Amino acid sequence: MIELRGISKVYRQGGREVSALQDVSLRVDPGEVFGVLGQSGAGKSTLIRCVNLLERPTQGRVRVNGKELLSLNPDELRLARQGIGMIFQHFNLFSSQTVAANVAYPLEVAGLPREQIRARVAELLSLVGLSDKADTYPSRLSGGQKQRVGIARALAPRPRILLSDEATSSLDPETTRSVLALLRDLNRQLGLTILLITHQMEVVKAICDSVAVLEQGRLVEQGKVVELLSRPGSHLHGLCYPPFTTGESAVLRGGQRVELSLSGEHSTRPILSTLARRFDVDAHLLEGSLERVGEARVGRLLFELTGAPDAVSQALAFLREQGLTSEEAAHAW
Ligand SMILES: Nc1ncnc2c1ncn2[C@@H]1O[C@H](COP(=O)(O)OP(=O)(O)OP(=O)(O)O)[C@@H](O)[C@H]1O
Repeated sequence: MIELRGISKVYRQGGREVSALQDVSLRVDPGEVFGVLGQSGAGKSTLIRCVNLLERPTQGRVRVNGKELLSLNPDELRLARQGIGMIFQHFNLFSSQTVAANVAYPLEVAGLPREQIRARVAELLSLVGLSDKADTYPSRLSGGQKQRVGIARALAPRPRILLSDEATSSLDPETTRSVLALLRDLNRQLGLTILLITHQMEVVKAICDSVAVLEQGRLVEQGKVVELLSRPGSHLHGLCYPPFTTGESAVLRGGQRVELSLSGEHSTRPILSTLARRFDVDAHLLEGSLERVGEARVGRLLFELTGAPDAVSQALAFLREQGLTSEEAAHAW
């Protein structure tokens, strides 16, 4: 488990102060994939580096795997860090060493016997699908393969937590998907807790259970990804779903414009045909999307409802009862 309490970080540079984080608190539960989403300069790197104390917070508490990291002495901290792996945007591999030597490095530092290191490296390379690349040098690998080496190296000391610092930001979309799928597999297979930082909503939707949104050094929101995406008005919903582009100029039928957010059971129910059957109204689709987010489906619809005024009112009341729309979301055209 990772718990940050009231973390602030001020950088001092040539007499100038930069406040990178202000009073940030978050909690990552064991076995969770937790994303911190933010634009460039929001403080993401600073935040993730505070978790293993690569960066010391100016204020606040850092509790990881049950230990208050700020009160450990250097030896205790070195030991605690073995329980926290880290992967990086630019992989940070040793270019003059083979893949196997890169993965072996943390085990050599930990003083493991040579035979154990050899066996563990083989196991790790198999875990990330690179058994055939043990003797290859990083320069001969694709970006995705390099990141797999980074992951194998980070997992070598069997950490319970993996920190991912924009690990897929320099990869193409397909490679990003395959690296994220690997991280998801490792999370499930090993019960690995993953804290990642990213500026990409796609990464959050692809693998995160929970998310925190960071803006100018402050957390403006945190919660379950599916819950936040399903709630119009949340920061995450606003970032993920920009306003519909079908404007009032598209109004031709004189009906009622309705916006629906769909998730959970609503995402699988035949809502539009139910409206048509029960209330004798027509629903003319204007815009919409429905996508998988983790195990769930989340989406939204914009449509125009036409029919006798009473029937349209009853249909709207039904949608509201179902928790599907609100007064604000339905505008008379
Ligand atoms: N070592 C440093 N010294 C001074 N200022 C710093 C230092 N590191 C970061 N900053 C400043 O702190 C703020 C947050 O930076 P940080 O790198 O944590 O943001 P970020 O969200 O990771 O951005 P990016 O995605 O561009 O890396 C920025 O204003 C940055 O200029």
